Amino acid sequence: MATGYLWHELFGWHDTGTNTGLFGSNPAAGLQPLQHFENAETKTRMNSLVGASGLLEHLVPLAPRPATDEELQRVHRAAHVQRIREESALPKGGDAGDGLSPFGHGGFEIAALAAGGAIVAAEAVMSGQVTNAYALIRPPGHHATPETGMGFCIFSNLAVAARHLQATGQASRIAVVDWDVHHGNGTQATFWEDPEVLTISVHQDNVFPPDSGALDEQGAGAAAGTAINVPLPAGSGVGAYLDVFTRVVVPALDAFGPEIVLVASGFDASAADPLARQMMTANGYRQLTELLMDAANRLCDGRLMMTHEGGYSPAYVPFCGLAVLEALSGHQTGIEDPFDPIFSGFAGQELQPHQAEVIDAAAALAQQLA
Ligand SMILES: O=C(CCC1CCCC1)NO
Ligand SMILES: [Zn+2]
Repeated sequence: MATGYLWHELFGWHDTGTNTGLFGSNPAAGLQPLQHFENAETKTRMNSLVGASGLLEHLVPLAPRPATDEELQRVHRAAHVQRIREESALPKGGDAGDGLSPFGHGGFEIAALAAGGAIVAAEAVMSGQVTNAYALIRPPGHHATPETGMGFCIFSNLAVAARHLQATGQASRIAVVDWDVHHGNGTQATFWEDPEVLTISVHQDNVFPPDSGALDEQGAGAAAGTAINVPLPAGSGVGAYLDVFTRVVVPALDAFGPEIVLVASGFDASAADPLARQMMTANGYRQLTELLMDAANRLCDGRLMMTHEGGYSPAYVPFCGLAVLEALSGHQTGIEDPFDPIFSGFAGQELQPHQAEVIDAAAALAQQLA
């Protein structure tokens, strides 16, 4: 079993600046310059740990290429692609579309490289070059809709890769599992009416985008039932996530029968993340990965590809990413998560009744797929 790993130094050069931590600098309002939450550090530190741990020697390095306009426009309106290209040519760059998602001069090229990296990783899996793969790409993508970027996302990297597999006849039936703590609205919107693509988002209830990711968002037309949303209550820990994956995600994958499983892998559901309030641990992500690998082994010869999304704790994202890559590759580095004794000891890590109620409802709705 081989695991592909895709990273490029340019992903660390995506410039989100210092006056858009989420609010523009404004001395009169007491807003000091603040490094943007979506900065290079969590990704470069994850890459560093993959190297320093020795795990890198057990992975197959994959090199990204820029996605072409044609490939981007399988998902995005031409006007969106063109606007990003134009603003990227400006000395100070521009914004993906919501005023919260800046990029510097040349940001278009880096965002196109991230989307192209998702394509490269997906093709490496479909071709059998590797069994599974992790694309450590930046900027993230799962909030970007066909019409606009948002939530730190410029292009919908994973959706571009899925559409590429379909357009080139490499796969038609694709499942997307989004465990980023925020709703995968962009991916869901892209495939809202496509019965060949199952999108499952497990997220903290109503954090971002606002009023997005409710249980009753299930797809439309022939695709009714092929969008699944599990809006977990704030404070959900490993027990809740394992219950969702065991009772909702894996059964839905079994019922859908994909040719490949794509994962929008954000680590912002972790107990250390500043932009949400869940309590996941590195070992929790390891177990979710193992559940998805078991399903992929049963359904599609183990074909599983992950694209990096959110995750804003420079201390903890590296350990979450290492745990996922150890599971994907089957190689243990011997490095223990130093935070585990603390985080796994938090009260409420076990499944709670009010969380089980949401999962019961999601499981009942997902039954429609069967
Ligand atoms: O990690 C993210 C970005 C979430 C932020 C976007 C604006 C406020 C919260 N999405 O997955
Ligand atoms: Zn997120």
